[in-house]
Amino acid sequence: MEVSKVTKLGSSLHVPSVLELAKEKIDAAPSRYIRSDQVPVLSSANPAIVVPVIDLQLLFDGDLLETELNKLHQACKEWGFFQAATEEKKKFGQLEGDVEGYGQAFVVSEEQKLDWADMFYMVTLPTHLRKPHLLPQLPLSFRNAIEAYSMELKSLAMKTFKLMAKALKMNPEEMEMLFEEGMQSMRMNYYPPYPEPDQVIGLTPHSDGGALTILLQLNEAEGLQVKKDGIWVPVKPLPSAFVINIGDVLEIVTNGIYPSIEHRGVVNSVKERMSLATFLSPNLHGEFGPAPSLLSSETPPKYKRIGTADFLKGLFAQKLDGKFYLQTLRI
Ligand SMILES: O=C(O)CCC(=O)C(=O)O
Ligand SMILES: [Fe+2]
Repeated sequence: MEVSKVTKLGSSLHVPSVLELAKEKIDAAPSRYIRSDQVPVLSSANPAIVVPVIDLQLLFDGDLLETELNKLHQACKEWGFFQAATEEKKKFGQLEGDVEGYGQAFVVSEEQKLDWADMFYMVTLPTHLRKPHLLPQLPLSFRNAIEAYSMELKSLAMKTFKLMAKALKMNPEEMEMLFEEGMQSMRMNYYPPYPEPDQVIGLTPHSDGGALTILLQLNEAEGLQVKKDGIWVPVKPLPSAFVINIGDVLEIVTNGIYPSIEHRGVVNSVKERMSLATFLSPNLHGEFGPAPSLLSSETPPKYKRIGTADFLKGLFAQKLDGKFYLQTLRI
């Protein structure tokens, strides 16, 4: 199988960076972001007093913009400190036809509602699937941290898969075959604040497409909500705790015994929020379906078998919509 073809998991329409939108002094987000049926009533009050953000890259590049230099000058005079942003992230923007990089995922039509967030998505394992222009090009200390984190999370995931196989009385080799050479990807989510948080959604309700997700909430801002018995339950960020959730692949592999869970991200009125989700999926070159050791004449398969690459391409080809995608694989 040709790696370059397989590893382009799909694309997402280009939409503006939400961070950039949020930095503009706009009264209301473009209508593509407004989720309420009501006509939005937006407060004209300043949503937040924010420490100025200075684009140092523009200045370093000698692309000396009078206004940017003036912003630096004002920030130094009025605040005494500022946040140094560089346009570094532009180097990591999504390339045509690929969902990896800095941008958005799951945008498939100009009409659909958009999420009030930016994300950076990349495949981290197996190493030969890493896009040469992404992880290997990150600033060294960040890259080292991601690489170490990736290895630790692989080991945590494998231990978790094995425990689950034991609990399910499933043949542990079936888990190992699926995930030992599995694909690992990471999605960093950045949710800028929005003055009327109920009007927008940070991340549309969805279940995760992988088998297992290990989520790190990077700051204290609340935002993750899990749907339990029809209501949204907030997950309080705990210092040094991961949130682990079942994804669609594991629902299929366990033949529905472990359901994937619908969740969403909401935004805060004044605080930004950041999270890092690590997704564990089966070997990209293999296929999966309900584990044979869990099937019998009394418990026939509830889901079809499917190739992992086809499954992921199908996932990225649609907008997020609760557990809709999984339903398409039911027998
Ligand atoms: O930001 C969060 O807490 C949720 C992230 C998430 O659900 C995802 O990236 O799939
Ligand atoms: Fe998720």
